[in-house]
Amino acid sequence: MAKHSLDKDKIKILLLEGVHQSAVDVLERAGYTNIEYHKVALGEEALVASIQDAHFVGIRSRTQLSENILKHAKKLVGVGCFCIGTNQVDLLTAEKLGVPVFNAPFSNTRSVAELVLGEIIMLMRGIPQRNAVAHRGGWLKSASGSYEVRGKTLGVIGYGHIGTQLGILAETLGMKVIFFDIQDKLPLGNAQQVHSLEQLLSLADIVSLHVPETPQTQNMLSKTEFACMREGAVLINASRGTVVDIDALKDALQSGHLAGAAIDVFPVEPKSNSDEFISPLRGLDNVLLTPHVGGSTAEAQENIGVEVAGKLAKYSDNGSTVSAVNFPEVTLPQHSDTSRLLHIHHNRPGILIKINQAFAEKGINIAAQYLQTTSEIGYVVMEVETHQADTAFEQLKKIEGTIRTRLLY
Ligand SMILES: NC(=O)C1=CN([C@@H]2O[C@H](COP(=O)(O)OP(=O)(O)OC[C@H]3O[C@@H](n4cnc5c(N)ncnc54)[C@H](O)[C@@H]3O)[C@@H](O)[C@H]2O)C=CC1
Ligand SMILES: O=C(O)CCC(=O)C(=O)O
Repeated sequence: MAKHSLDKDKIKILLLEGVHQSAVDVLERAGYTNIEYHKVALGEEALVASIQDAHFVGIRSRTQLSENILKHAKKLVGVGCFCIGTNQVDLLTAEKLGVPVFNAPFSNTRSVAELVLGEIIMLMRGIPQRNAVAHRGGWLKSASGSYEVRGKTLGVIGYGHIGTQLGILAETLGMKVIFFDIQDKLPLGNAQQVHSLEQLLSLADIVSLHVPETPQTQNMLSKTEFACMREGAVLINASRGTVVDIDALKDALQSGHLAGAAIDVFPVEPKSNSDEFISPLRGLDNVLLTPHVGGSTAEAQENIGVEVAGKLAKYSDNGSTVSAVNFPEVTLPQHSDTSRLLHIHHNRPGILIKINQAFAEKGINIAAQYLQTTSEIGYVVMEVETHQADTAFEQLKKIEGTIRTRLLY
């Protein structure tokens, strides 16, 4: 009888940044009990120490899985980002090491959209400065600079899951929604796509950013773009801190060109709640500062825990990489009387032929086989008769170009 590459209780799962208990529950129910759980992100040294014998690691947005860290993670089989963004992981290095990365693409979408909707109303009423003055014993009762959102124009930059959800919610308040996206998108409700960032900035009373962190979105809004925004407009950024040039934003706010801002994400964020938050925006009364909590609701965190832990368990159990963000997507129905092997290799011509030749020479019958590739790697999931599984596994290890291979069951 063929054995697992590793018994489940030997598979070490490192969970960081206080991922929800639901993740632990899902993993334990699936038989994975060797879980090292940390409430915070680990510093580099501690991370290296903990990750070097981990088979899976689960993180949120604070932990940077750089090339250096990944290279220390010699046993790593898979990564779970318990969030939407995956910019904190060196995805290409992970792929080349044969490590799929999973995330939760829409479990916190609604939470972000709701927070932004609330911020739109707060900013349009000038609440941040009224609140700040009241805390200092002042009384700013005045209608000056205070507006209904009905009839105002919301400009959404990045019309993906969050941007579309926000657009729908904003329309229910009577707002007009325009959006800018690098792709042509189906406008939901009465939203309208505009074809340049400048056009959006010149038309919107409220600008809200919902793009991922990419080289193209780095400092996407800086001095020139703020100058394009309408006098008295407000900005919301709950995407990534690198998307906005914070010093240029500060100037636009201090000059009075922008009436306010709500910022949830920052170029540099504290590693833990006990570290100091340092930002040029501190002390500006017309700015709502929140500690990267767009997706931090009980509902979102629980759902994310279940979703991402489920994906890790599934990959570990049967090799399914469906919805991995950096990997060929493969899934195969499970058969009861066969053994399953995984083979990840550098994407060079002829590897599948070599596998099939090696199996043929040993008389191994392939019951099912599925290959998918990216430009970097190939991923084959295959099934063989159980009595031939150990021989098949030995053959796979010898194939030139192998990154890693596993015998699952
Ligand atoms: N503050 C928080 O706690 C949270 C922040 N986020 C951030 O929000 C981002 C967006 O999330 P989703 O809407 O789920 O992502 P998504 O992938 O569904 O949508 C992103 C949209 O941005 C567009 N886009 C990409 N580059 C662009 C560019 N240069 N110019 C204009 N449009 C561009 C894409 O075409 C896509 O339509 C995430 O990548 C993440 O960084 C997500 C969840 C929570
Ligand atoms: O809540 C978190 O840890 C990160 C949320 C986030 O930014 C994301 O989902 O991309």
